[in-house]
Amino acid sequence: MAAITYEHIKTCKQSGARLGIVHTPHGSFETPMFMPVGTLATVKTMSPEDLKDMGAKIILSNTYHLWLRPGNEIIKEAGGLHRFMNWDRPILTDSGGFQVFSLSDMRKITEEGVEFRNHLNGERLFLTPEKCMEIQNDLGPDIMMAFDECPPYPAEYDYLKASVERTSRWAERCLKAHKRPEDQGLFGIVQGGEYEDLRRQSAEDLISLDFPGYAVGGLSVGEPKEVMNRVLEFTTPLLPADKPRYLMGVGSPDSLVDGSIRGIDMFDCVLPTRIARNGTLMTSTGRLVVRNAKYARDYRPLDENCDCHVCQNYSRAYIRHLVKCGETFGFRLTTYHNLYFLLKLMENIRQAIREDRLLDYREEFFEAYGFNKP
Ligand SMILES: CNc1nc2cc3nc(NC)[nH]c3cc2c(=O)[nH]1
Ligand SMILES: [Zn+2]
Repeated sequence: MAAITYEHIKTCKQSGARLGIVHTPHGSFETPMFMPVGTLATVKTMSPEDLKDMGAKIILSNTYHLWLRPGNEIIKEAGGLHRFMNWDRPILTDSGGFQVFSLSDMRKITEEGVEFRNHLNGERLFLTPEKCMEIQNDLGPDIMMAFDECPPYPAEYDYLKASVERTSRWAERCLKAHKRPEDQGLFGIVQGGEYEDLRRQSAEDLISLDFPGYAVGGLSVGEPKEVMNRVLEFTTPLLPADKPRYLMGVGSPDSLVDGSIRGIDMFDCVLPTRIARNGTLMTSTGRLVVRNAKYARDYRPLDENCDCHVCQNYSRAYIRHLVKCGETFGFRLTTYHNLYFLLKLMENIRQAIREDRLLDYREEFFEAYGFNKP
């Protein structure tokens, strides 16, 4: 019995988006779904109880960060990441490749793997597909990601082609090194930049290795949204319809809608939690920067259309006060609301798919949020 299975429920007649369920050893979740990011084995300022209250079904943690601190050996000794952080629902860990490219100032990529400096103390480190699998096998997430190269944007065609071919060879090495396929699903990551032939080559290489799920990588790295949408339009149809599709590092509310329309099932992004910690909120009528003086005597909730615990009990004036004073409780309130907002958006997307009206919903949501404003 495979660790991860995808159950297709229906396809939206209006948009082509799909409604599904992903089954994992730690439970199931409906898709399209957003995964809160818990880099260091915590979704910053949120407890597991907060996450369950808001309806979070699966969270993401970072292999690179946990390898460095506290170390995969300690988490393994503690009984794995679920036990260590007291989260008994599904967990996905990324494979560290992206952090190495985005965090480390020095890196050398060879066939063997990637040599780089520890961003905390500058020591030289070496990450290979085999090491990446060992760490993730120790952490014990339900879904693991293959070790890949996320190329910079933009990148030369020849560089991208060589990178795709190496990422495919690395994916095969990951499969060979995977010790626990019966209780951890390993997803392949499709690369290829904005070139249709390279995306096709990457997808075909990975599909021949028969992964239980596939991610679309190499996006949300600074490219215009039209480029991301175009790449998705010709990439997701290449992927098996009976497996989950995960768009890495996405994203903003409009990208969650547009990615769902283009056949994506799973999303992750640090945006909601990161902007929450500087007092920027996602609301049904657009972004709200609660530090702004105009909210000093504004006793309304952050979002008058939000039914979350924060919007039922606290005012803009109070949250502005806490955020300006740097009170931790203020960041708990802003983080809770932003995550709730995105999880609610995903439920609205799933409901629009059930009613075959996701394109209509897109128009309504974009109009209210202000995405249509020039
Ligand atoms: C773990 N491998 C891997 N992670 C990623 C994380 C990302 N996060 C973003 N935007 C925030 N783009 C990403 C691409 C990749 C990617 O291509 N590969
Ligand atoms: Zn709210």
